[in-house]
Amino acid sequence: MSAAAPGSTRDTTRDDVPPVEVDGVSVAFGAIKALNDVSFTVAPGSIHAVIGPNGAGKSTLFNVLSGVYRATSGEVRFGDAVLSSMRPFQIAGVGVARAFQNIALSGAQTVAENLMLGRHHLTKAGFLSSGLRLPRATREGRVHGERIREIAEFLDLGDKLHTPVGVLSYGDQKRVEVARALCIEPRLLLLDEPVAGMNAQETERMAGAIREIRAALGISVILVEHDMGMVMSLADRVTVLDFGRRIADGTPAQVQSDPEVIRAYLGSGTETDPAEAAAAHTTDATGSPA
Ligand SMILES: Nc1ncnc2c1ncn2[C@@H]1O[C@H](COP(=O)(O)OP(=O)(O)OP(=O)(O)O)[C@@H](O)[C@H]1O
Repeated sequence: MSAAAPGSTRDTTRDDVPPVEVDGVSVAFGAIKALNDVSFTVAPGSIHAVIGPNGAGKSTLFNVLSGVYRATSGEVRFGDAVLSSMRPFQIAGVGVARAFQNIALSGAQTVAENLMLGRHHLTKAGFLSSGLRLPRATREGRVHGERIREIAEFLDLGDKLHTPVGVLSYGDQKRVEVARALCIEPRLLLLDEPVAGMNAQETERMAGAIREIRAALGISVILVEHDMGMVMSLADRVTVLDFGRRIADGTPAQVQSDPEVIRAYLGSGTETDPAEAAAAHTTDATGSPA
């Protein structure tokens, strides 16, 4: 697959995907400014990464984007929708889906059952008619069942639809989490550390899935991630936070050579130097350029 021009839209971008505008967002927890006047724009149909050392404010930003935290000041807009003043269910209603960092699936239920839960707000028949298996519910169930199968196959989970999630490998479970987010048919997908805890092979598989999601669905993806090599090979654009402030925003090549970014990462002593990580990631497991 050819790489998109950084920050650009792709031919496949849906025409109903507006930019995400993060505009002067601050979040204070008492005296701690977890986010301090952060602004950036996510171009429609782009993969946009938010990175930064521990405590930089990434999770706080993610929680503002998904309606879990309220911004103390500033605004997040997605077209006409002001995400920063909406509740999580309203945000889902405008087509923004979130996959959680810590897997939030029901382990005893099958992949198909978990995905059906993700589609529940799209079903019109309601609990009562579904329970009574009335014709409308049966017809609706068939349509949703077909779409769930498509989404599962898309994420390489087609043969696991009837497997309880709890017995799947960690990498498979993380892809079920992403599949469930896709089940709301989003225009914007929020991924919270999608490869945290994954081995190299699982990481490569997830990166491939994210590229395919963008290419096939034409939606925007915002990911918060620690794995620098993955970000540098995947993202069109990267916003770097440090101590709640935006210290850089640009293409992967621009941010990885930015002196302030290098200083922030080296100073933290907890993360990989972005330039080193990118260099280490110039070849992937197959030996081809990442
Ligand atoms: N609910 C909270 N109450 C008080 N302080 C908080 C809360 N959430 C985050 N913070 C503080 O805000 C700052 C930013 O934290 P945040 O978790 O957003 O950073 P992060 O970049 O996601 O870090 P990590 O990579 O370690 O997950 C930190 O100083 C953190 O201690």
